[in-house]
Amino acid sequence: MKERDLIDRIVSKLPPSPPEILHGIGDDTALLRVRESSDLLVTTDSQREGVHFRWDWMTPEEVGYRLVVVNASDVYSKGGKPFSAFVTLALPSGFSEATVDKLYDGILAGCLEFGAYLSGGDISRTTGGVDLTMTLLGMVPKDQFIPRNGLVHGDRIYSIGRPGFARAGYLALSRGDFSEKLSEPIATFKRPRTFPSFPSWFLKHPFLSASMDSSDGLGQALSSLARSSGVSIVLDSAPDLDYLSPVANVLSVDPRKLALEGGEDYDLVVGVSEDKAKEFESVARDLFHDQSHDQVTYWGRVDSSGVAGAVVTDGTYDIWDWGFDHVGG
Ligand SMILES: Nc1ncnc2c1ncn2[C@@H]1O[C@H](COP(=O)(O)OP(=O)(O)O)[C@@H](O)[C@H]1O
Ligand SMILES: Cc1ncc(C[n+]2csc(CCOP(=O)(O)OP(=O)(O)O)c2C)c(N)n1
Ligand SMILES: [Mg+2]
Repeated sequence: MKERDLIDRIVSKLPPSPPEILHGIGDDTALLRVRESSDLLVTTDSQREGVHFRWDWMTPEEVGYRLVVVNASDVYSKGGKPFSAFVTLALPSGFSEATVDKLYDGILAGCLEFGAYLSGGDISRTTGGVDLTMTLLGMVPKDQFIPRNGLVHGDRIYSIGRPGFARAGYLALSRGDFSEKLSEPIATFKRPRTFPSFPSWFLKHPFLSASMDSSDGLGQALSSLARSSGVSIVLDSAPDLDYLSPVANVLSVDPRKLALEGGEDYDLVVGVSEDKAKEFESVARDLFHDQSHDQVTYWGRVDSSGVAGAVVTDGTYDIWDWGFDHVGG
């Protein structure tokens, strides 16, 4: 069984949702209507020893910081801003207090940077490795939530960031390859960035039809956007992968496969109407003027006549199953 099938099973057991739950399961965050002018975003994600990190790869500060980034990324991708965080900590017996301190140095640095106040949590014992879970609350102005399910025929699909870079870092660490060209991918894997300026940028340029972050890889993000919107995506046959090719060469992997299969980039994947595509390409650059290595990459266009959820390249293959899956492996 795959992760998405498990989530579908959970959804199928649910009673109808109350009216305040505007979006429940199925998007990067839930969207709850709690007041007139703005809506509440709620998201939760974990960092688990052996699954998301290894102690011989990352410092406790990096693990704590990454816990905040992976959650904040979901909130920013919806056009919202974080404000309150809860952390559940599961520790093996005898776990060092000094390491807990360092984990919290990273968590608090992330909370401070992204404007979230650590407001509670829970601590329990585990018989396995360390397990950190954050629940993050955010706010989005009313009707500014950018959903996964908004793609329509003709929309252009772009990524903002460097899809494949974190996966390259993961491969480098797994192989113990510390050559110079792989130092930036490794840093990207250990300390991902997110896009705090995206919500204000979107208020000025409100022409995105859909958005999500690429935590499970660009391929998964594309199929998830297509599936929730009930459309297919036709990939461009030659995306501009100049940013990734040198790294892919060192690792002897296909750059397009690396970009599509990679996970943990926390890039943004967005849909833009055809008539706004050129304007988007130019104004999206001011989104990350202080994050100069990121870039805007065109991936393809939306086709409403194809199979819903399919992501195809000139009809030859389908990338439905690419990317990271916790359940199916
Ligand atoms: N165990 C679960 N019970 C209920 N909903 C879940 C569960 N796991 C994931 N979901 C929901 O399924 C959707 C997809 O999950 P996930 O791929 O983890 O999203 P994200 O990449 O944004 O963290 C989200 O809406 C999430 O809240
Ligand atoms: C030790 C180790 N093995 C494998 C990976 C690769 N990996 C783990 S989780 C993941 C996907 C993202 O995590 P997930 O919990 O699915 O985030 P979400 O999509 O829910 O935000 C990837 C690519 C890793 N980071 N560390
Ligand atoms: Mg998740």
